[in-house]
Amino acid sequence: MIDVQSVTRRFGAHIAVDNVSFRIGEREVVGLLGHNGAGKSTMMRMLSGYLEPSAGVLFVNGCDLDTDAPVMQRQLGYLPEHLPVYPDMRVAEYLDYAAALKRISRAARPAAIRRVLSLTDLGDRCLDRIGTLSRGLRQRTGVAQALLGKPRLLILDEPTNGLDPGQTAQMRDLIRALASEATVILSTHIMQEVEAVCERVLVLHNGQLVLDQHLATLKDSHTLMVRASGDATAIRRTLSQLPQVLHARIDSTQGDAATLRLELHPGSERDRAAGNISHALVGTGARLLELRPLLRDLDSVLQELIAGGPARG
Ligand SMILES: Nc1ncnc2c1ncn2[C@@H]1O[C@H](COP(=O)(O)OP(=O)(O)OP(=O)(O)O)[C@@H](O)[C@H]1O
Repeated sequence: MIDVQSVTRRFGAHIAVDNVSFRIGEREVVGLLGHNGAGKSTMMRMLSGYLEPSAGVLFVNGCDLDTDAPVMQRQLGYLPEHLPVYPDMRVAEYLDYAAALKRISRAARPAAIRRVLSLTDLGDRCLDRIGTLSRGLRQRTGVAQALLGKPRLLILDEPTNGLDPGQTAQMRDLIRALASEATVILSTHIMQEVEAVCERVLVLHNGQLVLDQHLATLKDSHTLMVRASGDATAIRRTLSQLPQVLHARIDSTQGDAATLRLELHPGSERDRAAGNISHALVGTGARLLELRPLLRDLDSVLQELIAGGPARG
């Protein structure tokens, strides 16, 4: 669906996006992450065909954006970082105008507008003038225009910007629901947002793509937490001899129960390791109380990554 090849965008001497390549398949939900100024909005503007790259090529739905951007834009739902403001237009009028731009026929527009008003819960505000809306309601109006015409690709730049916690939760539910019908790329710097809706993350740092990975892989620390009752030192010695275990360390002891952290060899099968651990513990006469993978928190993974630490991958 999306193929970005060696794309660079300069603004004068400044390189906002630096030789970035990635592919995104149908119905993936991908988070584009990075600090302020990392190049996320510039990347999204190029993906939506509204900004030309200085070098490289972008294909979306088989369209080369260099020549066919208007064709692609008819199948695109785009929420830009800065929505164009039409303060005097009423919400429904604005959506009608946006539907016309998307070439939705006059006859089909009322139903299309009703659909997006309902999806974004804006039905009772459709006659309000945009200039009188709160920031959150204006954001929902922007999302409503993005959803017109059931786009196959949604590009959402900070979709929950300005929303209160209840509206944020609603928006995340909506994005998850939309993902069954469309490919979704969203930019954010809110990690909970990514964890809530994305299956894959792309991280930009100083315009460069420093990570492209599935969230599950990213959060997997290759570390197991084991709690067992018995002689902690003997348990540690036994477990550290298992073929999948790189390193075993006693984290804490409480009564006759010990908590250990087992770092597994990268690439070793966790299920097999778990089987071996329980088997080995029975052999030592210890009792297994708990065994679970330790997941890394996305925020610290990104901090490590940007500092050039262990998560770089
Ligand atoms: N039109 C422009 N003219 C000059 N510089 C620009 C322009 N647009 C973006 N930049 C610069 O390019 C860099 C990347 O900006 P961009 O808006 O893509 O970052 P971002 O990751 O979206 O940041 P934020 O999270 O703050 O929105 C920044 O240094 C920005 O100042």
